[in-house]
Amino acid sequence: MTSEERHTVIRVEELSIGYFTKKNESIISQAISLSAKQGELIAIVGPNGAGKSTLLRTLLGMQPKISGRIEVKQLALESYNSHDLAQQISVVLTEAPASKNLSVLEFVSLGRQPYTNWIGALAQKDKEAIAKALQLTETETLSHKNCFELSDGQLQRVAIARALAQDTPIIFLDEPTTHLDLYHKAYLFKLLKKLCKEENKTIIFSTHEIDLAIQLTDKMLILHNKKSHFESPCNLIEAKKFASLFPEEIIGFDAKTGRFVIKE
Ligand SMILES: Nc1ncnc2c1ncn2[C@@H]1O[C@H](COP(=O)(O)OP(=O)(O)OP(=O)(O)O)[C@@H](O)[C@H]1O
Repeated sequence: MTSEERHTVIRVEELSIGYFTKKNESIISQAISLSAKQGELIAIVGPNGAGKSTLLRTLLGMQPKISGRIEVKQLALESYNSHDLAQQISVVLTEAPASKNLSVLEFVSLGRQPYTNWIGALAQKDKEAIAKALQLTETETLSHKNCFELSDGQLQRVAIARALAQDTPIIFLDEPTTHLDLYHKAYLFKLLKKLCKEENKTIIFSTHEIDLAIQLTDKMLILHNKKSHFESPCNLIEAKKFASLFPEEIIGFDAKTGRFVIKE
C-alpha cells in the first residue's frame, strides 16, 4: 500500500448517479471522480438540482449508483453492511431531527448506537465520546435542554455533536448552513475546518455558500450540467470553472477575490 493509498479514505471513480424509473434510467451527473484524504475538508457545490444531495445519498449507499466505483478505506462501498459503515461514516442531514422531544444529551448519545449493546447502555468509553463531542461543538451548556428549545444554529451544532459522538473518520453533511445567519455560517465553517485539522476528520459537505467554501476548503467538487470538476479552489478558479456556473448576464465571478458578484 502506498502512502497515498493509506491516507485516502474515500475514492470515487467514474461514478454516474441518478434515478431508475420503470423503463430506463435518468442520469443526473456522470464521470464523477474524487478522492478524500484524512483531515481534508471537501465541499460539493453546484446550482439547484445539480445532484449534490443525490451524490451524498449515493456515497452513503442510501440509493443505488448507476455505474462506477465507490471505495471507503480501500474497500468497495457494497462490501460494508450498515453496522460497519456506521463506524466509518456519520451523517448530518438538513431535516430537523425527528426526535426533537429528546434532550440534547439524549440526542447526542444516539451517535453511540453503532457501539452500544442491544439495550443501548452507555459504557465509560461512550460517555467520554459524548462529552468530547459536546465540548468540541461548544454545546455542553445546552445538554439538558430539549432539542425543540434550540435555535437553528444550536440545533446544527448539536447534530454535528451527534455525528462526532459516532466517532467515525468520515463525516458527511448536507447543506449544513441552511437557515443560518452569516456569523453562524462562518462559525460552522470554522468548526468543520477545526475538526479536520485537529481531529483528523475527513468532512464532505454540500453547500450553496461557494464564496465561503472557496476560502476554507481543501478541495471542491463542482457539479454542473451533468459534468463535474474536482480540484483545489485555487485550481478551479484558475481553470475558470466558477465563471460559468450561473447565467453570466446576471452573476459574474471575480477571480481576484474568489467571490460572485451580481451584475447591474
Ligand atoms: N426521488 C427522485 N426521483 C427522481 N428524480 C429525483 C429524485 N430526487 C431528486 N431527483 C432529481 O434529481 C436532480 C438532482 O436533485 P438533488 O436534490 O440531488 O440536487 P441538489 O444539487 O441537491 O439540489 P438543491 O441545491 O436544490 O438541494 C433534480 O433534477 C431532482 O429533480
